[in-house]
Amino acid sequence: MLRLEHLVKRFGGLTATDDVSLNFPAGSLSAIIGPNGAGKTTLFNQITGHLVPTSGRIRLENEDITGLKPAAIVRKGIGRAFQIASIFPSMTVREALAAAVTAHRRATFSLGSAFPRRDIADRTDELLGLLGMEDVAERISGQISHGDQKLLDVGLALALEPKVLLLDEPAAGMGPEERWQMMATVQRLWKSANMTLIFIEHDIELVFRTAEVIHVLRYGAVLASGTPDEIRGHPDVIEAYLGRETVEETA
Ligand SMILES: Nc1ncnc2c1ncn2[C@@H]1O[C@H](COP(=O)(O)OP(=O)(O)OP(=O)(O)O)[C@@H](O)[C@H]1O
Repeated sequence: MLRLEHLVKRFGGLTATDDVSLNFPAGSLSAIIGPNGAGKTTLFNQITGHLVPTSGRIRLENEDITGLKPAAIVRKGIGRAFQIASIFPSMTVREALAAAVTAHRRATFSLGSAFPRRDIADRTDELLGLLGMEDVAERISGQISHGDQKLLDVGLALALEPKVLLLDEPAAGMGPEERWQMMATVQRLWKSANMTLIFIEHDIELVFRTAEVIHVLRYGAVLASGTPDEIRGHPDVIEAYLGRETVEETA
């Protein structure tokens, strides 16, 4: 589905992405972890076209999308949740989602052709249900909790019906209980939308319990890739990133 081939990104003398080759199969749920500065966000920025790789290729369903502009990459089917719920502070949650659904329908329907209003309302209801946000649907976006704003960000990205969805620390800034809820929702969305999902997350326990496959980055390079069990027991990861105590604690 999505393939990174020998991706390199340099900022002056710093190699932020160091020969990264990764495959994200259709329908998979993958996590990218690594210490601060490991190059996780830089990797996402190249996939979405916000940064152009120094070398290497990015392929979506075998099509080379390296160097395309962000808007073109969104049209190809790669979505990303940005912190944009706050851009619509005076809209209700329902209105914000409906606006995103409308924008997507406009972009995908041929110019000038009508699209049924009913359709938009139905799709908006469906998204509210998937997100579990029915009870805050009529609340003003700018006034809902931080966790709900992050969820709305995910919903706005989902409204574009991406084939691949990228989430950069979806549970950041939340309390422990809310973090688990957020990841449970992410898992549910992934299952129901039949998409390829890739998320960055610092909380190793959340990653172990949520992802099917984990890719560990260090100094811009892939240190290890594997299932949660494989990563838990991977000597290089234990040594370099997790620390023996952490693994024993969480095993
Ligand atoms: N636009 C830029 N110009 C110069 N250096 C950059 C730029 N963006 C990122 N870097 C550097 O590249 C390296 C990787 O940064 P990146 O933000 O991708 O790491 P990260 O793994 O996402 O970190 P964090 O977990 O702290 O978000 C860092 O050393 C960072 O300072």
